Amino acid sequence: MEFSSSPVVTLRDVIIYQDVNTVLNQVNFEIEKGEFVYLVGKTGSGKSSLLKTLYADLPLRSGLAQVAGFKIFKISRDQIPYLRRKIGIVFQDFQLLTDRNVNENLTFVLRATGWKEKSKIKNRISEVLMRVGMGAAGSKMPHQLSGGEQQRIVIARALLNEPVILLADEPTGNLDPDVAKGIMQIFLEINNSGTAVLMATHNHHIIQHYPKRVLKCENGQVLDSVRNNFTLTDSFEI
Ligand SMILES: Nc1ncnc2c1ncn2[C@@H]1O[C@H](COP(=O)(O)OP(=O)(O)OP(=O)(O)O)[C@@H](O)[C@H]1O
Repeated sequence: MEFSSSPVVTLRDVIIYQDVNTVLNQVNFEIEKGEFVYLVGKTGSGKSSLLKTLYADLPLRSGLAQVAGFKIFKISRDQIPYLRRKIGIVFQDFQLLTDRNVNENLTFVLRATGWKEKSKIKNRISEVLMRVGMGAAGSKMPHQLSGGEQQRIVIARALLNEPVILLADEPTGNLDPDVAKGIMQIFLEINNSGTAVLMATHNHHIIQHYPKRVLKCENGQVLDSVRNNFTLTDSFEI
């Protein structure tokens, strides 16, 4: 019981470095199961570095972090794939493989994470595609899809292994406002069904329209709208 109520993310006195430079100092926050949290801050303030630390792309060198039940400090290389099965990643660097269709893109991930049975793979793919409103897109090549449609498939891919948290870096960047709203709706639906979301964004309209807890990277620190009690208008200076 204790396990099920523990936060999905816990950071204690974390310092985030890029090379020899300190990007963020004394980072302390928790994200509870099913929470929705925005991550904001000016360009270069450390949002991506923080997200990359959470999925163990950027090694944690100082402080304690637990993500989806995994201790990130000194996490061993062979544990990282298991951690990443528990977190869905929607990142600019994690685009679709352009030389295969949507079904093949998703099959690739399932096979790489231990799925073997063809019928189960097929069912799971059709479930996640339905969830993002792309039930008919399985045989399409990425280049046959719009930017917003590709982003939906990237979200579907992130959902394949039923993650406890989705980490998203600017998922509505480069999309026009209506398409961005559609993508945001999908994140909200996923969140409503119990998956926590941590979303880095510069999109003021989205934050204004769907107010949630905000973590703000500023001057090498992470401020928390809940703890530091700043207003949403302040956080728009991003
Ligand atoms: N691979 C890297 N090697 C060295 N320094 C880096 C690397 N990636 C980022 N940095 C530096 O770390 C700092 C934080 O960058 P980061 O990408 O985390 O910011 P960000 O808030 O995500 O910015 P943006 O909103 O532009 O995506 C910046 O000073 C950046 O130049």
